[in-house]
Amino acid sequence: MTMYEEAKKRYAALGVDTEAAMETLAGVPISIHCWQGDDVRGFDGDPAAPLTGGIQTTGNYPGRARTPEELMADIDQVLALCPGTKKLNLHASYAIFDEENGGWVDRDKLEPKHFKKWVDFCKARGLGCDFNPTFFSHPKCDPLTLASPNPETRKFWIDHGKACIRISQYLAQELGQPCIMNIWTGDGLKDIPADRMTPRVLYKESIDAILSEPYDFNLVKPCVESKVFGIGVEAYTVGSAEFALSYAAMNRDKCIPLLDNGHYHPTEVVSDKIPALLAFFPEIALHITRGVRWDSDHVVLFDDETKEIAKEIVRCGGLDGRVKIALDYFDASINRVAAWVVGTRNMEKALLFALLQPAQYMKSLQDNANFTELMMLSEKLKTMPFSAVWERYCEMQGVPADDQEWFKTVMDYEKNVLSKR
Ligand SMILES: C[C@H](O)[C@H](O)[C@@H](O)C(=O)CO
Ligand SMILES: [Mn+2]
Repeated sequence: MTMYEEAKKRYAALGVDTEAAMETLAGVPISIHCWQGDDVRGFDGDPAAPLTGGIQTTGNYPGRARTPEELMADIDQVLALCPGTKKLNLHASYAIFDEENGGWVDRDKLEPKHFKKWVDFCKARGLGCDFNPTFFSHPKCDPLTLASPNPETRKFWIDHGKACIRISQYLAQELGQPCIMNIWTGDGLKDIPADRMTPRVLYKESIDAILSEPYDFNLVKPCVESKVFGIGVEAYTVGSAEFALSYAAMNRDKCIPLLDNGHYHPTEVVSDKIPALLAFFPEIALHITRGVRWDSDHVVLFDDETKEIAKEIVRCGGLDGRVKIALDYFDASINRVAAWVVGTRNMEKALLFALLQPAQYMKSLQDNANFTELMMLSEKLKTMPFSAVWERYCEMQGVPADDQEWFKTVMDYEKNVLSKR
């Protein structure tokens, strides 16, 4: 008997169908963020300009993608090494300008044609594409954007948001899959504000203005992402949790809330927020990351909270499309392709781990107050032969099952391609 057959039998004894779990997982889209490949620099400005908005990449590992072609080649490596259904997640700053489309334009003037090459890339690989307006790392951050007291600044960024709605609609129509368009700004203040209210009212009005741009809510899913604080904006974040959640709740026909698990106080967990929000919202979106002491955007691991988030997505019926899963981390201190692969595979692993649990039976234990058995079973599941199912899943998906095998491919790519950049 193979290791997988043995594992299948042991899971079946708990009432878990490993084949069904793998089939379900294979159809769940995970949105892979393009910004891991180039340290969130994008292609629409000075590549040496600092990253602003309270986010930071640290490290200078060789091999950063410097052009769209390099970034696409790196993404191809990631796609080949990760199982499951993938989507691409682009930021507006990754617009591709060339002679054919008229060259560089500023962010308020972006058009679908600036993303045609990305559409071609996605079509050739059968990918959907999500999108993000880029409200940071730009001379027109004063440093605020949508919440700026300056009407000209706000207009520029509202026009950028509207342009992104049109681009998102184009991506969805071209690729035949909804486009999740996430609105996040780093707007905030370093020190104690004199006025906390006006920036929030302005932010609300600016998002209202962006969402007044016509779009089909079945195709374009605008999100509002909150945050607790960023570097340089420690005292006050305009788009706080209460702000973003209230905005989404009051505009349920137009947008959905997005939770990034790096964006809360360290003892708060997004896993617990998922069922709370699904009790009210038909759809929610997630940014899966790993914050170490702050929103540090470390590579996603197969750790307790990632597993718990996956468990809640599965148990709350989130895999039917109600929960939109995207990755959001950026590490420049290690091989960037490996970072991408580790995090993406770990999200898949966490979902498979969750799908291999006898959820209905565990629920019945809770409902019958049989907490002793529930604890025993939860602990038993931790040492079930999960790796044999994971390896079978990778084989079925045509990607390396053994981590050392994909790692060798990445090291060869580093030697032959990345180290020559
Ligand atoms: C680059 C992303 O838009 C960004 O990471 C945002 O989603 C965020 O999480 C900022 O902390
Ligand atoms: Mn995020």
